[in-house]
Amino acid sequence: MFSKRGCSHCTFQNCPVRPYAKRKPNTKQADCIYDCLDLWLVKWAGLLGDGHQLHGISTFSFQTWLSQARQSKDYALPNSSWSQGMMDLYSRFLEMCKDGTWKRIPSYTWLYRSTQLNLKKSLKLTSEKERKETRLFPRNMDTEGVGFEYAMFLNPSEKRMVCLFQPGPYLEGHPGFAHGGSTATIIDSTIGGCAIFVAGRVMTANLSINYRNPIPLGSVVLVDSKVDQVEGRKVFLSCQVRSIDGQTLHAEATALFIRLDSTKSLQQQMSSQ
Ligand SMILES: CCCCCCCCCCCC(=O)SCCNC(=O)CCNC(=O)[C@H](O)C(C)(C)COP(=O)(O)OP(=O)(O)OC[C@H]1O[C@@H](n2cnc3c(N)ncnc32)[C@H](O)[C@@H]1OP(=O)(O)O
Repeated sequence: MFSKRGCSHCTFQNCPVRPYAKRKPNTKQADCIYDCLDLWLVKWAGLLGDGHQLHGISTFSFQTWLSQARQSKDYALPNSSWSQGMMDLYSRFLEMCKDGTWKRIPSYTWLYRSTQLNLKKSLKLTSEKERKETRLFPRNMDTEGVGFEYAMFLNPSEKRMVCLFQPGPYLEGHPGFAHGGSTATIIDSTIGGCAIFVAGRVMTANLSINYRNPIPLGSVVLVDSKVDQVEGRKVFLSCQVRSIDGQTLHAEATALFIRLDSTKSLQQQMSSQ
C-alpha cells in the first residue's frame, strides 16, 4: 500500500509521509511518525474526501492505516510536552520498575489493550470496525500536551496504582486551573485501572471526591490509589491527588467498583506467566 522504503527520518517501514518528515533532534521513532502524520494531515487530508487518490494512496486506506497506527501507539511514553517535573517523576518510577516492584502500564486508545488482559473469550467485545471509531476518553486528543498527559505505574503487591498527571490547557475550568471533571476522569481512570488489575473487569458504581486545592494547568500531580478491600464482587478503593513535593493535597476520593464477571485478575495472570 505504501512505500516500502519507509521514512528516512523515522525509519518506519510503512510511513506514507516520507517527503514531509522532519525529525526533531532526539525524537523517538513513534513521535516522529506522528509529527509526520500531523504535517501530512494538515497538508492533504483536510482537502480530500474518502476514496480520493493521492500519489496512488487512497485516503480511505490512509485513514485505516492512521487508525491502526493510533491504536498501537503507546501514549504513556514521554513526549516533548512533558515538563521537567513530569520527566523527573517518570524517571523515578521507571527506576523503581527495575527490581519488579513497580510496573509501567502502557496506554492505548482502547482500554483492554492497555491491561493486556485476555478477555476475548469471556467478554462480548466490540468488533474491530467499531473500535476504530471509538477511543478511550482520556486519550481523545492527539496533539501532545493540550489535554490529558499521564502515565501510570502499578505496584501489584501493594494493590496500588499511581498516575503522573499533567493537565493541559484544554482541560481548563476556572481560568488557569484544571476542570473538576478532568480531575474526576483521571481519578476514575487511575482507581479503575487499579481495580481492573486486581479484580478483572469492573465498573464504577460510586465515586466520591473531595476537592481540596485547585490544580494549576501545566503542573504535575501524583494520583495515588489503592485497593482497600474486596468483598465478593465489591472492590473498595481510595485515592489522593498531591503535588509532586507532597505538600499540597489537591483531592481525595473513595470509590466502589463492581466486578462484572469471574475473569481472573491480571495479577493472577501475571503471576502464572
Ligand atoms: C490500566 C488502564 C488504564 C486506564 C484505566 C481506565 C479505567 C476506566 C475506568 C472507567 C470506569 C467508568 O467510567 S465506568 C462508567 C460509569 N459507571 C457506570 O456506568 C456503571 C453503571 N451501573 C451499572 O452498570 C450497574 O449498576 C453496576 C454494574 C455498577 C452494578 O450492577 P449489577 O452488576 O447488576 O450489580 P447489583 O446487583 O446492582 O449490585 C451488586 C452489589 O453492589 C451493590 N451496589 C451496586 N451499586 C452500588 C452503589 N452505587 N453504591 C453502593 N452499593 C452498590 C449492590 O447493593 C449489591 O450489593 P449486595 O446486595 O450484593 O450486598
